[in-house]
Amino acid sequence: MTALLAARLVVQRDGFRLDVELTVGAGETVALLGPNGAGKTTALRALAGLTPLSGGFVTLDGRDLTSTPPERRRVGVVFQDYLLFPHLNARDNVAFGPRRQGVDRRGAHAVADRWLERVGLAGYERRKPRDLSGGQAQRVALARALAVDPRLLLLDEPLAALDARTRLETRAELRRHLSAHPGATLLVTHDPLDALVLADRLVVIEDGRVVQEGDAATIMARPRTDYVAQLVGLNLFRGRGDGHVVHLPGGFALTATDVVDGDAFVAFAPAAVALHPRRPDGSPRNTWPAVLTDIQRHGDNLRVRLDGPIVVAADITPAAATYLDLQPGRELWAAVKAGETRAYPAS
Ligand SMILES: Nc1ncnc2c1ncn2[C@@H]1O[C@H](COP(=O)(O)OP(=O)(O)OP(=O)(O)O)[C@@H](O)[C@H]1O
Repeated sequence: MTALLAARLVVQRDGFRLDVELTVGAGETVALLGPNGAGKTTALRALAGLTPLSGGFVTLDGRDLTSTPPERRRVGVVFQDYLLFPHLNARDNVAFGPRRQGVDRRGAHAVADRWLERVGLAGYERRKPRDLSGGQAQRVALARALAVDPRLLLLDEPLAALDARTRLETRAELRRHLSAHPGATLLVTHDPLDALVLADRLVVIEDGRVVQEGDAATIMARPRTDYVAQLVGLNLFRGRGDGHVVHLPGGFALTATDVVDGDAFVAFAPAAVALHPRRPDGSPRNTWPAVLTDIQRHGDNLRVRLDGPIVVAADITPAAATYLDLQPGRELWAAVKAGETRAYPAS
């Protein structure tokens, strides 16, 4: 795919430096993920022209936009908190971009009404933002961003302000709009589900740098940082591979069915950890004494945290929790089958 957007974004601030390269193809949606303060919003604002670059460049459709002002970038933005103009009705909010691009009032209203209809809000043209629900306001914000016919659509946590149910519906709707959008889309999100449902490719940034990128399946199978591992819900360790065994810094070792030599990651899902009241018989590999430190609800199951030679998360059923008499401080044995751990090169 030829890149519609190609950028290197360098933003230098006191105590923080963003330096990331991004490419997004026509029709492609890329999710930018990362922990708080990683620089996601800064990257998005730099692409929109709202935050000046200290270095690097932005090209869209082969044109250098680095010194083009925001209103001349053909970029549509949906901010985290919608930022609709409170004093304008839905139609005028959506018509704002086309008006600024020089379309006359009547023409801009026609564009606005068409977009409001497309996002399912025909009949809401005269409503003010305060008379819209969160989900409706989000749709107006999306219509407003798309009404400028953007080559680049930027979405900053577009579903964050919605309650769980509205979020589910709006996510599905947004997916339809994104797949119909011929331009490039960059989506900033904290939520791995948004990324999985909405994006073709993920770029993970931490502390202003790209730490991992690729399709969701690859990233989920082979996380490379603690943040990514937590995002995909895996226990992740780094050590030295020696055949099937990965030796961890504290002296503990994990056995996998994969073979890896040298600097290596080893990962397993919380659901792969089995807990026993006593040392289990049979295979001594991947078995260790552990102390339970925390219990949280996790969907229908419980997620527990275990201290020991390695700190891990384990998922167990409520029935097993009762049987094992789980409470903080409880001493147990943990086990993971070699077949359920994955080992892969770290460098
Ligand atoms: N206007 C600003 N002036 C100075 N520093 C800022 C400004 N905005 C953000 N920062 C700092 O820049 C860094 C990156 O912030 P940014 O908002 O881009 O992160 P983020 O990944 O979007 O975080 P979050 O997920 O919390 O929104 C942080 O250290 C933040 O404190």
